Amino acid sequence: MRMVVLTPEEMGNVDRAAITAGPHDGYGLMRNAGAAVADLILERFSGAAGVAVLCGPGNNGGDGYVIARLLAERGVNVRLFADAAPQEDSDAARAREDCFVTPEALADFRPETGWLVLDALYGAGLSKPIAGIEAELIERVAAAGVPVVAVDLPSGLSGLTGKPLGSCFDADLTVTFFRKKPGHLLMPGRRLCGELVVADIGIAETALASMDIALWENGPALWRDGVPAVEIDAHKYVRGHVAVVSGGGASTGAARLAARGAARAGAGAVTVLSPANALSVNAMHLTSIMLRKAEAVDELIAFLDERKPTAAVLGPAAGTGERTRSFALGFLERNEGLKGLVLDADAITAFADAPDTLFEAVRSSVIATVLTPHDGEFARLFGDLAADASMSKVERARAAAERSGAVIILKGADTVVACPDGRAAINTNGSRFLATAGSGDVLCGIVASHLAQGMPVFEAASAGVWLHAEAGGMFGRGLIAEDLPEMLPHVFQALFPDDMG
Ligand SMILES: NC(=O)C1=CN([C@@H]2O[C@H](COP(=O)(O)OP(=O)(O)OC[C@H]3O[C@@H](n4cnc5c(N)ncnc54)[C@H](OP(=O)(O)O)[C@@H]3O)[C@@H](O)[C@H]2O)[C@@H](O)CC1
Ligand SMILES: Nc1ncnc2c1ncn2[C@@H]1O[C@H](COP(=O)(O)OP(=O)(O)O)[C@@H](O)[C@H]1O
Ligand SMILES: [K+]
Repeated sequence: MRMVVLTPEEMGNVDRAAITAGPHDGYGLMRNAGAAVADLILERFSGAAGVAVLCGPGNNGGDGYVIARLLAERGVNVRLFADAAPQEDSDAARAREDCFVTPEALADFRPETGWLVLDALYGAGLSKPIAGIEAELIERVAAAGVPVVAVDLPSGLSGLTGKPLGSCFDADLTVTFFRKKPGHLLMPGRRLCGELVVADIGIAETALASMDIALWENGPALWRDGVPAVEIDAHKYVRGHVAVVSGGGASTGAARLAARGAARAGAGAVTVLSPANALSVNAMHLTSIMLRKAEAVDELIAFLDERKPTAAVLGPAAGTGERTRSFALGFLERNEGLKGLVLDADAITAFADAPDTLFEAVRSSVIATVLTPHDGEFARLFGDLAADASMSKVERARAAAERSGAVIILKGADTVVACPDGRAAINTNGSRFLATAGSGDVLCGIVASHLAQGMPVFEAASAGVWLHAEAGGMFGRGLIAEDLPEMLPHVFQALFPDDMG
């Protein structure tokens, strides 16, 4: 349950419930939070000439007063800068009373070389863009290039969306409490946090028991148990059969990348469905992967009747015309055999003028459907959601999943997987080297492979995204899409060390 992600609002509920349940009152939690940050600073920045603590008016500032006191008690050179005093009788007011370091005006703060800045201006309570002297301080700190440790969130960053509201600190280290928030994981928040540490402040795990958890950081704990075992008496078709639709003669590589990804991810059989004019080029490049002609939808139906694939990929370089639209609807009308369908790239764009046609077909289909748009493709199907700057990437993906009836993999450096039932996962193991042509095609194949093997759709999508990212990260610089399927055995070996032989 460590990978549960809480919105700032949910975290507020957890704080209140924890205070009611005891043993720590609000000030007790604040002291624990401050102690966790102070310990980390002593551990990581022992060589700093001093620490400049910037405190805001709320509880984030309260944490700052605790940290300033603890560091000063330990002999660290501390200067404290704060303007507005906390509200009377608040936990933050108590923390300020207990802090013997005399506050100076924020306007008097100048970053000093060798010093660390502790940002305790705003955290979960950020309600408007940071302006005035505080915005100036943020600029001064950025210009000076001094290290910044942020309490809970870099001030200015929305804990919900991961987007800055106006000026925002760019931290080297952010210490948050109990659980991560979406703003720590979504871009650009993930970058602005620097290293993220989650500190235990004495809130019991049971605080989560009564909550309706719907958001996680993607990782094996979320889906590992759902990855199908390969039984001792397995044969290739019980391991799933994936069909991948190829484009025309000059656009065949994308389908082969998806097919290779599907095969390496464990499907027992993979077939490329090719138009007539691409048969010979596909034949020249396929070995263990099968090939079949499927020029028009009647040939697709004949193939589905005869060969009964369990999942399919449609879209990578498939073309945005009638063939792709009719294939998508042809797949979705199946009511036996086929369990999963991944629609990507051209299969998304092909419905740009008629998204409701696609959504109605998905919603009335028994097949688990996954859409894998990058931001540009997302905007073609969900223009209003893409244009709504107030929504977080998680909220956008969830709304799109609910509207379309499909699981949405909204790709990028912070890929979000969202299910129509509201479950969502944010992926964080992505590698920048995945930004290479064809890498999304391999992802489609990996996801389809898990669907073909009978994995539930949210888990299949989340597993596919994580495995794909892990493969990219393990390869590193020099990666091209062709390398991704070939890295999967190494990723699996690390994940399932008992699966050798
Ligand atoms: N027990 C707990 O709950 C624990 C909480 N903990 C800590 O508490 C933090 C949350 O504290 P918080 O709720 O007091 O919010 P915080 O971020 O300090 O700001 C609120 C104040 O700032 C003001 N304000 C906001 N934006 C502004 C702006 N741009 N410019 C100017 N003013 C602005 C806002 O004004 P208002 O919106 O009311 O107008 C209000 O006065 C959390 O991040 C963690 O660090 C830990 O100690 C662990 C236990
Ligand atoms: N900077 C990045 N960090 C992590 N993952 C990335 C990054 N850039 C791209 N990716 C991943 O690489 C893949 C690219 O897919 P896509 O945009 O469809 O490219 P293509 O169409 O060329 O295959 C997606 O899975 C995306 O999440
Ligand atoms: K902060």
